[in-house]
Amino acid sequence: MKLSFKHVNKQFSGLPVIADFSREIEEGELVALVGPSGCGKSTLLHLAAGLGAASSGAVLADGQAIKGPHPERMLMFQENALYPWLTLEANVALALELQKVGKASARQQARDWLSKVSLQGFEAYYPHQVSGGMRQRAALARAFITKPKVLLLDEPFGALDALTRMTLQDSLRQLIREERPTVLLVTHDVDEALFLADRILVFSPRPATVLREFNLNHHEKTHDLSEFAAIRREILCLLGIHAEQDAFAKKLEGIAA
Ligand SMILES: Nc1ncnc2c1ncn2[C@@H]1O[C@H](COP(=O)(O)OP(=O)(O)OP(=O)(O)O)[C@@H](O)[C@H]1O
Repeated sequence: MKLSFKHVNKQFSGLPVIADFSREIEEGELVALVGPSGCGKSTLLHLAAGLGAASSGAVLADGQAIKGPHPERMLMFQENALYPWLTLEANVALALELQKVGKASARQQARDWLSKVSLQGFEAYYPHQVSGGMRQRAALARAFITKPKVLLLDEPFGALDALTRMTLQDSLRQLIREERPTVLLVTHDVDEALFLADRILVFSPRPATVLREFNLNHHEKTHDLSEFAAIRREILCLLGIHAEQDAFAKKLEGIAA
């Protein structure tokens, strides 16, 4: 499914948050949105999800105006939104049951999807009984099980340590290769954007406008992103982060992990 943003402006009580944003997100493309905190990235995702309307301009899915939420456009947040009173299996199956799939079939498909994200054996666990990374794996299974045409990912791995985040990025990339949804990914992690995206849009502070766009269409990326070092440096520079600060932050993150 193709997403089109046409001269989109968004204001909240007169506060301009998005200014004249126009882009096409092609079917099966993964576009990462990177920018300073509060610039309006999540707001863009919400417009694509149909959670609110643009103040002016248009947001279209395959040429049709987006008028509200639809299961074919799936939003996934950083905080896993699993229901604490349901097992992982029931949480994942619920996405199908809400679409009127019979319980037995939904449960079987949920078990298959949990296995795809390496959670076989944990079907009967409750969210609080598994790690944060496992909860996000289950959330990924729940996001993919309905085979959405568009995935809107808002910092999906932002709460995870660096190592867990990388393994989740691998899983996400594998699922995307198999299912081919169109993806908009909001992330603060420039390396995550470089690793996962076909294209990166770097936004200005609010109101969000695109400062630069990077095309990364590349077949086999690994977590060794050294060949993207120049782009990485440029993005960090656009975000006002100096290389030494970034190295220090990475070191701290390594110690924390
Ligand atoms: N429903 C709302 N009502 C009023 N203001 C809002 C609403 N949603 C977002 N805003 C404002 O719009 C601005 C952009 O918010 P948004 O969440 O889109 O930024 P962001 O770039 O995703 O930030 P972050 O990276 O910190 O998550 C902020 O100033 C926020 O307070």
